[in-house]
Amino acid sequence: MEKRVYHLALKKNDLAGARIALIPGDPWRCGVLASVFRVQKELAFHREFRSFWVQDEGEPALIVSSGIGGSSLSIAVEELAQLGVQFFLRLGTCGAIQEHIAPGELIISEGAVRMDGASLHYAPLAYPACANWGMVKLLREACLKLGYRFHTGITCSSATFYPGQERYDTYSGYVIRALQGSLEEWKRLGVLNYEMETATLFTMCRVLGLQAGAVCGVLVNRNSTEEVDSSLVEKVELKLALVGKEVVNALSGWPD
Ligand SMILES: O=P(O)(O)O[C@H]1O[C@H](CO)[C@@H](O)[C@H]1O
Ligand SMILES: O=c1cc[nH]c(=O)[nH]1
Repeated sequence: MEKRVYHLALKKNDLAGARIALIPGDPWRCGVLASVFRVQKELAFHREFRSFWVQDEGEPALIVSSGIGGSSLSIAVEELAQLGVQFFLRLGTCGAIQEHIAPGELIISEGAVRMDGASLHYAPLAYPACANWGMVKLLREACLKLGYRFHTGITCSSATFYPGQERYDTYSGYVIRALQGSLEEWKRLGVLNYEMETATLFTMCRVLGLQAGAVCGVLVNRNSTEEVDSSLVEKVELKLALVGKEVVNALSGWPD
């Protein structure tokens, strides 16, 4: 019997030639992303990793949730790469830290600040976390075609949602001194947003010879509030789904 990878519970035959994976954090989002494709089939749901096989006009693709955080994402990417996936596109949510970025808009990451932790197991901190430039170009073209407002730049990936993103609205209300003022500093340095997985994805894909991109929908502007606006989730997930489908169709036929 064909072997299944341990965490995703997928086997090579399940991919039926798919080389591209769309990677949301949330397993629920997999169903939303799959729903915009012409053909969709749920393959597995093991721990935080839910998988669909989808196809539209071009090559087939997988949709696989990463769960929250770089360590969980690294497992999904490792196991998908073992099965033959070459292109990884994170479709996530985030908090904006620049004043001019509005909730509901999209942020395409060109690179990421490596506060994720997990990427240190792939390369020393001095190594940059960069997107594949071709994937950035396809993401920008998809957003322009769909008429979505978007921003392109540097993302800060934090190992934690609360202290690493300098949230005080927590149980203790305390953020350690090393992180106090960090939001203001990233803002001064032109960083656009906080989320939790992109730096791991970019670093490990670069090191392993895989191609990676990331786009996130904004759920909060941190200059106004620490609280995420969950009423925006549905709206940004639909945008992410349509952008993901455009990129999958455009990637068809690309060399590995
Ligand atoms: O919506 P997803 O893709 O999970 O992304 C963001 O949301 C989670 C935190 O709420 C983290 O995973 C963060 O990166
Ligand atoms: O502020 C936010 C919103 C979503 N995801 C994050 O990691 N941070």
